[in-house]
Amino acid sequence: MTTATRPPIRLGVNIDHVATVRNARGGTHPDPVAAALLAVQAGADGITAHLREDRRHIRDADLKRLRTELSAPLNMEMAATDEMVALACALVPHACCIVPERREEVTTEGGLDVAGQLESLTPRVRALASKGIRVSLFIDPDPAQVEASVTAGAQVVELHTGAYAEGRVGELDRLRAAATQAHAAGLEVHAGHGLTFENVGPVAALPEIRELNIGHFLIGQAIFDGLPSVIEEMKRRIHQASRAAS
Ligand SMILES: CC(=O)[C@@H](O)[C@H](O)COP(=O)(O)O
Ligand SMILES: NCC(=O)COP(=O)(O)O
Repeated sequence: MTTATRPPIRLGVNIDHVATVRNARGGTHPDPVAAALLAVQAGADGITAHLREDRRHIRDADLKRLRTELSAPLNMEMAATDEMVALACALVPHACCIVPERREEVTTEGGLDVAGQLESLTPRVRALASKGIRVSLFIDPDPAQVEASVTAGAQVVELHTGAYAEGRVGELDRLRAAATQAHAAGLEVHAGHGLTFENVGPVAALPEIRELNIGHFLIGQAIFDGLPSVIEEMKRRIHQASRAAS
């Protein structure tokens, strides 16, 4: 893809961990919705919020407020359960990203096993899409999972960058191959998890990437630099890497 054909990569800011801090004291501060509005003012192209089944950070009421107060696209991350599909169909966010979830995990440890759950996932993808929701599947950069995502009827795949962020050898090559395969199959390609100022460049340089979703690092770094400043710096780094690679 050349500079002429490549649109700027969108930055989705994940605000889950504003809610983590709020929930630590059981009150209302800091407010994740206020953080989302500030993030958009600072240049975020969208907001991502993960409604975990155990509600450990984002809560149902946060999503409802985001849906009404936010002008930017809302990407709801959720597990592939009947409860979550019903909630999403009632809320109708711009996009839903289906992620794997385990109660005991500290964070999302791997991608969704789309190939192994095609029978149960496909009707859920269809139910969300029938409401006009853009459906994304959060997968490992694995050829079988990309292929299954097409079969499941997803419009988007988000490639899990956690193993890359941990420095696992060969992961950038796997991301590159999966992005190429997904794009060639007609899927829009997103990526995220564990991305930071230091490691975002090579992922942003992959020509098929259209959106990066970043949360934990941005919210943590905002303690030192302020949320607007970290969002501006992250966008600068993403666009610099993407331009340099075009
Ligand atoms: C799916 C994903 O990568 C994010 O939603 C991330 O998981 C949010 O943070 P936690 O994993 O800590 O809930
Ligand atoms: N889907 C990935 C995401 O939303 C953010 O992950 P992280 O930056 O909080 O690790």
